[in-house]
Amino acid sequence: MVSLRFPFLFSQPQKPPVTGRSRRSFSTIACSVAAAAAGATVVASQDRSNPFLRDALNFFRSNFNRSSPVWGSLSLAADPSPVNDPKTGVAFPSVLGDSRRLLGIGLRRKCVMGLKNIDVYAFGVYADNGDINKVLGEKYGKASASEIEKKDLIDDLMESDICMTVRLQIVYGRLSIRSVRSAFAESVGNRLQKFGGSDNKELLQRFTSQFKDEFKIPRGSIIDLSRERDNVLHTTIDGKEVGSIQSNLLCRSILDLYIGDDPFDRRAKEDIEFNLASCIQK
Ligand SMILES: CCCCCCCCCCCC(=O)O
Repeated sequence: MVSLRFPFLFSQPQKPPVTGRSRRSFSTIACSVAAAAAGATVVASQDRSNPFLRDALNFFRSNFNRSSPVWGSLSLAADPSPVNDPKTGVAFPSVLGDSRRLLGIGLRRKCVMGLKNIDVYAFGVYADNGDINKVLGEKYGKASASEIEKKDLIDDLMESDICMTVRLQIVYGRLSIRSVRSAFAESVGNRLQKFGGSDNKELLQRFTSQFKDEFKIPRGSIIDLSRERDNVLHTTIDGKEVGSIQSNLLCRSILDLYIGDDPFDRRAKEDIEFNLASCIQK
């Protein structure tokens, strides 16, 4: 049975929002400690904005989690309930389709007009369980999770023919499809240049032009960016087809935003590394 760590709340019955920093932090700690004490499937969370809680969690992480996920762990096989991002309240299914398992979630924040950071979307990174075990199991199957070199593991995940989905759930309420196009043009354009040099305008244009004006992106919209077999990038918005493009460079560039060297949410990447290393079948 596989045990995964998610430093955030698993879906709970909806409670009225708790106001005030300390109350929220206290309930978060209490929730984690109570669950750990009970020895049950553990519910862990992280309040990124609270330094005390962050330090406490880091302490636990560095002393326990790295080698043995004694808390904040979950068997997906035993509990397929969705995973909630505590900051945005967004829920992610723990399995997409039949076999893509959730490896971690994160938050994309963006600075607007050089002034303030807004939460634009929460994201979840999924990878096909069968592919993970087939491709990564061969190479890393004999090593324990703590022995696996995480950088190699992530590079292999990005480079191999492993089906993956990055799910974006929009939390910002005033997003136009135009701003989606230009945000992709900037971030993906940057990565295309990083991996493929300057001559990739046509590829970028093909990708961004898929986001046609007819698509509306209200809060709650879901954009799925899926790498299918043979590096076909398949995009949907709220389940509707947006387009497919076969390009290793494009797939790599998209994945790099979330799990590359300079990811949007570093903490999410660490969780993904950890969970991936833990779920490779021995
Ligand atoms: C006002 C900010 C607008 C940002 C829109 C982002 C929408 C999706 C873009 C995905 C790629 C990225 O996060 O850069």
